[in-house]
Amino acid sequence: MNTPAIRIQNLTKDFSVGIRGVKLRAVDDLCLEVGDNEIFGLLGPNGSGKSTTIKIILGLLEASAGSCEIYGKPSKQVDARRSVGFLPEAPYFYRYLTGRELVCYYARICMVPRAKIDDAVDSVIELVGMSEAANRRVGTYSKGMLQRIGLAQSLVHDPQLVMLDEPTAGVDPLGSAAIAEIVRELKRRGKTVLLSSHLLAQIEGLCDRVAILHRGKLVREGRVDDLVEEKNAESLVVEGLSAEGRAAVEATIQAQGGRLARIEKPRLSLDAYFLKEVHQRESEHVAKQEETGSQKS
Ligand SMILES: Nc1ncnc2c1ncn2[C@@H]1O[C@H](COP(=O)(O)OP(=O)(O)OP(=O)(O)O)[C@@H](O)[C@H]1O
Repeated sequence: MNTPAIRIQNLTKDFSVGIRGVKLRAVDDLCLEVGDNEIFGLLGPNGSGKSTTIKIILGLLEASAGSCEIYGKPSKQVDARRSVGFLPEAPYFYRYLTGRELVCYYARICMVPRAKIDDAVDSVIELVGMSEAANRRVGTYSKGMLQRIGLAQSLVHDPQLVMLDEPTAGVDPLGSAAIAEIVRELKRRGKTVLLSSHLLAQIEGLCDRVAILHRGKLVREGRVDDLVEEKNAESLVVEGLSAEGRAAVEATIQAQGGRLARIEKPRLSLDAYFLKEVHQRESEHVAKQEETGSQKS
């Protein structure tokens, strides 16, 4: 079996808060494994310990107890973290640099060889779809563009493991779908992605496995389909059935010892509906512009 990308064993983190130094347990005896080339979602409500866990993996915080390994090496060792990219929850970027200058700056910090910097920067800027805006100042970027350029900085040294803390927070559904597509592309390129989120609809179709945290403890872990499917039920989606036909189907179900639990209209998620509508309008808009352009010429 491959060495897991991340192995967390009995991880606990206590903070001292207030002037009396009251103990607050942010992560509580957490055990987790993230496999190589997996997209893994760390889910949980605000304050459930997601960011603290990520910061401990990255060596930005020290654990009170337990251990954490990256590809078999203790994550405390700098060497273990060389091939890790990180997008923080609320990244602060120097606003007067252009997107390209910013990514170049991080490439130098991550010790990308001088001769390779230009190619590395161009390639990640293209991957995140920021080529057109790369020469604009970061201070003029929208939230979605900031997240994309943040992704680019986390990928510029071609890390094997990428950790994204709330990558879609504050980004509209179109921007979130674009970020999800970049994450899928990273998986296709053989990378491992750990992302945290409380925006479940946006990452439902993205993660191979998820872990749900609550007050620092692991509540559930597994493949998304295994967690959410109703184990004892199946649904049939039927079109064009008359009232008599439906009565006959119901009678057959009963005769076969089944029970018709509910009848409902299949629904798209609001996210999927929104994307469908916006993409349709967008293609109509582009088609109209092309038509006007060809009429003028
Ligand atoms: N530096 C700190 N000092 C004291 N308490 C902290 C510190 N960092 C986090 N905490 C507390 O630890 C708990 C877990 O916080 P954490 O930021 O890990 O949660 P989270 O799941 O990432 O939340 P969110 O979704 O809001 O980002 C919270 O109660 C938080 O207030």
